[in-house]
Amino acid sequence: MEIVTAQEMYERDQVAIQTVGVSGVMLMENAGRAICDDVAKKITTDQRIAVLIGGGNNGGDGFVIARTLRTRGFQVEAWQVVSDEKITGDAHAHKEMYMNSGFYLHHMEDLTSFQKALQQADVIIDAILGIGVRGPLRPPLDQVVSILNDLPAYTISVDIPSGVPADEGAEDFERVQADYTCIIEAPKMSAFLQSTSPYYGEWNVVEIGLPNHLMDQANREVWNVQEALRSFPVRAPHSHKGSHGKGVVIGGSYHMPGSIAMTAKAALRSGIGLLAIATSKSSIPMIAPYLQEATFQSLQEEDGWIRNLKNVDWSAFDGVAIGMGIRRSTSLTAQMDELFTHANGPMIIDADGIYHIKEKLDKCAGYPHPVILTPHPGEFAYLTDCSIAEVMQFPFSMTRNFAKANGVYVVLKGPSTIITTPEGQQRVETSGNEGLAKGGSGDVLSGILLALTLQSSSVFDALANGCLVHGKTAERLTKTTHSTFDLLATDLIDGLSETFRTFSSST
Ligand SMILES: NC(=O)C1=CN([C@@H]2O[C@H](COP(=O)(O)OP(=O)(O)OC[C@H]3O[C@@H](n4cnc5c(N)ncnc54)[C@H](OP(=O)(O)O)[C@@H]3O)[C@@H](O)[C@H]2O)[C@@H](O)CC1
Ligand SMILES: Nc1ncnc2c1ncn2[C@@H]1O[C@H](COP(=O)(O)OP(=O)(O)O)[C@@H](O)[C@H]1O
Ligand SMILES: [K+]
Repeated sequence: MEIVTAQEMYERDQVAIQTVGVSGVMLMENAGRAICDDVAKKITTDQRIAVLIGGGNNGGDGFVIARTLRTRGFQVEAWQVVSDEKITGDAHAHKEMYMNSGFYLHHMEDLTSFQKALQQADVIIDAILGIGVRGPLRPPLDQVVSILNDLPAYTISVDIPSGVPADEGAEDFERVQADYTCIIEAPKMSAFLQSTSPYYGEWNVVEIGLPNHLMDQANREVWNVQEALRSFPVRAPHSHKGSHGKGVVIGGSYHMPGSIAMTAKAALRSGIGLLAIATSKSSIPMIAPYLQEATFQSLQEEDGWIRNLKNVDWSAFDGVAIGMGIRRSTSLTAQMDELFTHANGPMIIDADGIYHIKEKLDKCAGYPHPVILTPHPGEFAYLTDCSIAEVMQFPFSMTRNFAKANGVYVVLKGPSTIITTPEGQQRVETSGNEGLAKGGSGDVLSGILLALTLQSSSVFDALANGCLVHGKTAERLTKTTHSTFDLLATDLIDGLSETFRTFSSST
């Protein structure tokens, strides 16, 4: 499922109209009817439904919805919340069809009586503004939206909660808080951004007949279980341990032995063929009892921290994950040259490894294998010399620009994790929940990503699938044996078994 900007949506609309010859009125009819089919699952004929209609094409959809629901036997009152001259073009054509059907149209005269009338509604359908919103809401729509948000009714937004911008970069905006949003054709970027996604409530996408096959792809898509099932690696019956990757995880210290242990255990639980742990000498006895299947490489240390990477036997591995539980010392930054000179195969750089790589970004594009950076927004802000607020505002464009400029994969972690290739293709993976907002969750993710990267023919698939496995495991555990409070990163590792059983039995 593609993710689009407002501009990309309008381009699709124009190709449908100009190239295919579908009229704008017909598209609006399709949109309204598709939305009615979808929302019919959420409403009943004994409920009082109010459709609020604004001045653009989103309002036009509202006229179709009001007419269609009424003809299907629902109790619907339509409210036009803008003046008559604002209803033009295709929306005006549908207003006429609504009126010609003999249905009554309320006009919002004053806010007090409007508010009083809407108190009676069980369901509000918000067709006030769609992707055409520009800037903060102007009166009286700001007051209309504020009234709407205070009503007890269940709120369904058409395409987008009115007032929420479609694209990145939203700062201050007033908006409808929807319980459910019925999105037309493709989710817009704002459905995935931290500042805007909560206003969508639950959401679903309906198809209205746009010719997507005639369009340039947006190179931005949602990654779900269906996509994962199609691309999940298959273990051949005659495979041997060398077939599934020989990885090394580099990190940990006397002070943070658990981080690298969790990465290693997660990699082992995710099917890696052989795994070595290169860590500070003093932490080996602490973690070895927990990791019987791994081998160890003892690194020189300084005050319990890894001092250098000299003892890593690079020739034995075809993949590396580095950075968990190391520290930000300049001597280790210099050691990153070792990594680029001697490592073989994909490298995943996480946590404090991201701090060290900042000085070495110029080496990434020349490394003959994939370089994968897995920052959270704070780490990405550090990498790009921006604020976390800017990263949260523009995560799609910032990660795309960064990945292309440096020839790296970026996995920007969060409730909507954005995975970007060096060519700028993007996938968004939204599984997981607040149970993951704990130290250690990212260490587990790195282990899963290393293991899947070494077992998959496509790094991009491996990264998207790894994020999905991680998030789906958290979702299942917090629905069954755990809560979002008590879930630990180590529980996540144990829970991987059931997730892999699901994915591998389906392939
Ligand atoms: N494929 C498609 O794309 C299809 C799209 N379709 C539908 O069309 C929707 C997009 O329609 P759109 O372009 O007419 O924009 P829309 O969101 O209705 O807003 C325009 C109105 O908003 C007003 N307005 C703007 N900012 C404002 C503010 N801050 N405060 C107050 N008012 C503000 C602006 O007023 P003006 O500035 O002109 O005075 C104008 O009246 C899309 O979301 C989907 O639902 C389907 O029907 C069919 C296929
Ligand atoms: N509220 C949340 N909803 C969904 N996923 C989350 C949430 N909070 C954190 N995560 C996931 O948990 C992981 C946290 O990684 P990170 O911040 O690097 O943690 P750490 O380095 O402490 O282990 C990421 O995969 C992130 O996507
Ligand atoms: K809307």
